[in-house]
Amino acid sequence: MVTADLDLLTPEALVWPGGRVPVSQLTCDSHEQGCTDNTAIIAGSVVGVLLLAVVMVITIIFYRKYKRRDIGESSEWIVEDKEVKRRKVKVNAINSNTTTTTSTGNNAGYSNGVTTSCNGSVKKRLVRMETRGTIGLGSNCSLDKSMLYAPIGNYKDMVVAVKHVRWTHVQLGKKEMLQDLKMVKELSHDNVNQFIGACVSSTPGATYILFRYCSKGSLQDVLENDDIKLDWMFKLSFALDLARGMEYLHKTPLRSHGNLKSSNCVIDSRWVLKITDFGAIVSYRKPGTDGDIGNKAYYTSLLWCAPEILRMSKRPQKGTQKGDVYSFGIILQEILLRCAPYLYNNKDTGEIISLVKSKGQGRPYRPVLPNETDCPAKASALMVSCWSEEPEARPDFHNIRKRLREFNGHKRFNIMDNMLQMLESYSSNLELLVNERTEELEAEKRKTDTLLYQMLPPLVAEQLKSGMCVIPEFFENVSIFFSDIVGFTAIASQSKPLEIVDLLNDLYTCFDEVIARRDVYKVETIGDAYMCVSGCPKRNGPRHAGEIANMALDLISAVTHFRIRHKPEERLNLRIGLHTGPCAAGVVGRTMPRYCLFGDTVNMASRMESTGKALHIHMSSEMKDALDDLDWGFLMVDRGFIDVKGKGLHKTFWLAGKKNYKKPLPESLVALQKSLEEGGNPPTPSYCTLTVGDSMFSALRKTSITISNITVENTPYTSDSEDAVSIQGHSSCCEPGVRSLNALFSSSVPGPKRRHATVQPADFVLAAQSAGVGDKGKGGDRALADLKPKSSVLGSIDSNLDKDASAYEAASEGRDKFSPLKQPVKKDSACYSLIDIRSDNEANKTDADATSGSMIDLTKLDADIVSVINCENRSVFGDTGVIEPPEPLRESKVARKKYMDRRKLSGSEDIPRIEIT
Ligand SMILES: Nc1nc2c(ncn2[C@@H]2O[C@H](COP(=O)(O)OP(=O)(O)OP(=O)(O)O)[C@@H](O)[C@H]2O)c(=O)[nH]1
Ligand SMILES: [Mg+2]
Repeated sequence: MVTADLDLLTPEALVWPGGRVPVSQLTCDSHEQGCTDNTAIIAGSVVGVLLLAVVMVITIIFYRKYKRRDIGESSEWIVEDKEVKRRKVKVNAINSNTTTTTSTGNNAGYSNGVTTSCNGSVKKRLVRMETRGTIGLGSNCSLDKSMLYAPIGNYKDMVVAVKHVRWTHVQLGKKEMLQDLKMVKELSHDNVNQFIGACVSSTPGATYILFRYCSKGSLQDVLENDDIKLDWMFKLSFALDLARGMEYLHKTPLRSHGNLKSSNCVIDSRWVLKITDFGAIVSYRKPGTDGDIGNKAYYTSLLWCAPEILRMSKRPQKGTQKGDVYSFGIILQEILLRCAPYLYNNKDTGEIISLVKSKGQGRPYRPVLPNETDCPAKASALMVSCWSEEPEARPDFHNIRKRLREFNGHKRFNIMDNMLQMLESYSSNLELLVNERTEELEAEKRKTDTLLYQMLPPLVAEQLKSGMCVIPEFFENVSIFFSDIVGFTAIASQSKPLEIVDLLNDLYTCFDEVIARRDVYKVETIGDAYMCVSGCPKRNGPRHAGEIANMALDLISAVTHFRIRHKPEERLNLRIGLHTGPCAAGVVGRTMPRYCLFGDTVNMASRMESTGKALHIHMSSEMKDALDDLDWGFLMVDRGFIDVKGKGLHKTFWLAGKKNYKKPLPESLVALQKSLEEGGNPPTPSYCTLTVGDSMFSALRKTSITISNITVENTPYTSDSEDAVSIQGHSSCCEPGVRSLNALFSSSVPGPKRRHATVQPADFVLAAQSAGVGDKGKGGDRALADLKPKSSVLGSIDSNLDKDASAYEAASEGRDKFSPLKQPVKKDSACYSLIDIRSDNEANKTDADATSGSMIDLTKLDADIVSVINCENRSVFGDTGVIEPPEPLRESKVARKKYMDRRKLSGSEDIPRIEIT
């Protein structure tokens, strides 16, 4: 109808503007208004549009090119193959047995690794991988029957895990891939393993990606390693690290992991868990076509896959967030039970996958938890909620993290903190332990030092310890102590060996306690002998004499109440000798080094002991002088002269005590002290015993001189001729200055009836060498008189020297030795004559000098009786060197009484007394 209407319309029928029908063809007259030509405009427009299109195309091309270059170049993920120095590392060598080998070819297959011996853990790992089918699971781990290697490499000073992408070519041109790589590269979190880059190659199998290498292996490796003890704190720390990392990943544009499993959680050197193998490119690490193993591996990788994803025909390349939570639940099972997923289900992997995948009416198929497990209920609940069948029922990682933190009372922690804490407590424990051990060590050291210092002086011990050699030292003045137990041999013979050891041990322990209080050094003990020194090795000025004397008094005091264990009724008779003088000291021997003293002082001190008396402290005049100089109040009694073996006559003293000395002292010393109080008289009756040998005795008896005042005894007082002994006519031969006994008696004792002999004062000791007449001068019967303190005559009379050269020599030697004593002695002491008697028949002459010179001053003898004792068999100069007259006191008293009685009977009132004036 509309068409019909239109057909009726003619141009003329229409009302046209201007009242006329426009012409069908434009005729343009320049003069006519309104006529215009549009051709140029149209052409221009067309050209313009075309130009615009070209520019736009070019811009787009350039933009796209630029954009692509921007994505590619601004990302530093591209790795040149030549920049990677490749190695292989034993996959599960997470402990110290990590070995690496350098690969020869850059992109060579890793299965050609070096075959080395297989250790236990590798075997275990192989078993695990075979049974669980994880070998070659998308990885290029090599399996050369005995050894597994994970490829690693060095790239820009860092160690990287090399992951081969089996896909032959990466479509780098794909925008999403480039974006994904750029984004993955930019990820940065403590619990996300750093993606280093990718090396892209068109060669099949030569494309690989790099992640930072974590030295402790994957979580799977750690969980499987029985050598690593994982406590609850450790496990929780792993779970928390994982939750943290996943929470982060889910917030990034990556949004999800898609392949979360324990082998994709790696542990760094600080025990921090890091999520690895994420990103789109990783999903190209499809399992290869390794036959059965490959399929097995494929199924195994699905153990962590959420059921809803398993059911999808086309699984999303990067998974889903809820799918990741499911995977987390399976990992939590691995961590909490410390076993492979579904271990307690006892089913094949394939079967498990299909059971999980199937959506039945009943409870979904999930890992079975053992009845008895130390897994906390809260953790189990979290795990179960993570693998809920309904994805929506699963918590998100933020929630998971919060719940995990609740397990630890919201305390922030990680393994490092935990380990630091452990380390701290360990180190403080260690400190205590070290202190304890150091103390023990110190104690042991002290013990050895004490032992060492007991054997050697500390100074010397230190020198030896520091490897220095000990140079012998000279000491100008030391005091030496020697002691011996009189009659020890007798005691020993009556005791068992162990009793002797006990006795000596008790005694010397007691002694050691005493000496510890004094500044003395115990040099040694030899059997029952004990030797100490003061002033060496530590010099102590003049104190040494006092220290040693004090110690001697202490010891003699200690011995008075010392009891012998096995002979409690017996007393020990200690005999002490002291001397002071110079000595040298040093260490002798290497294997058993001993600190020894050398020099004559030692000999003299020893002689003082051997020539002393039981329970007496015998000392030299040098010692006495030293004590006098000290003026510490020591009480000393003159003993007179004794013959010191090898040293001749020496004036010696007894140490009787000390002023205000409180400790108990033996009676012998008390008696000595008493004698001092009584004016310094000898403590015992002033006997002078002239000990002669048999031959001398006969010689004396044969002499014409009557020694009426002298008791001549032939032990035991068998002789009754004490008042009729004459030595007159006994020839003598004296060298100048030496007085003969003959001279003495012949000139000083005028006649048999004379009781008073007169001799001139003399300053010499009577000392004569006796060689028995007819003994051929063997010197065996040399006699010696026992010197009583203060007034003694030592007589050693040689009656037949000319017959025997050796006796003569002995006499001369004796005389020479005595010669120093020719010096005038102090006024208050007795005068002595040195008289050498020789029965020299050939030279039967009296030397004028000998007779007129010094004579024995018998008045000073204080001797009531001079007894002449025959001691033929007494070896006075023998080895013992002991001058021990046969206890003259008691017997002499008897003799004296007898004598006096006889005197009385004979009408003589006078006490027989030698008074030579
Ligand atoms: N020490 C260490 N070992 C690693 C690292 N990455 C992988 N591994 C080891 O190599 C084994 C295999 O790892 P991958 O090659 O990633 O294979 P997968 O994780 O089993 O499987 P996909 O990641 O799915 O391909 C792991 O179980 C680890 O023992 C790492 O960064 N450090
Ligand atoms: Mg992996």
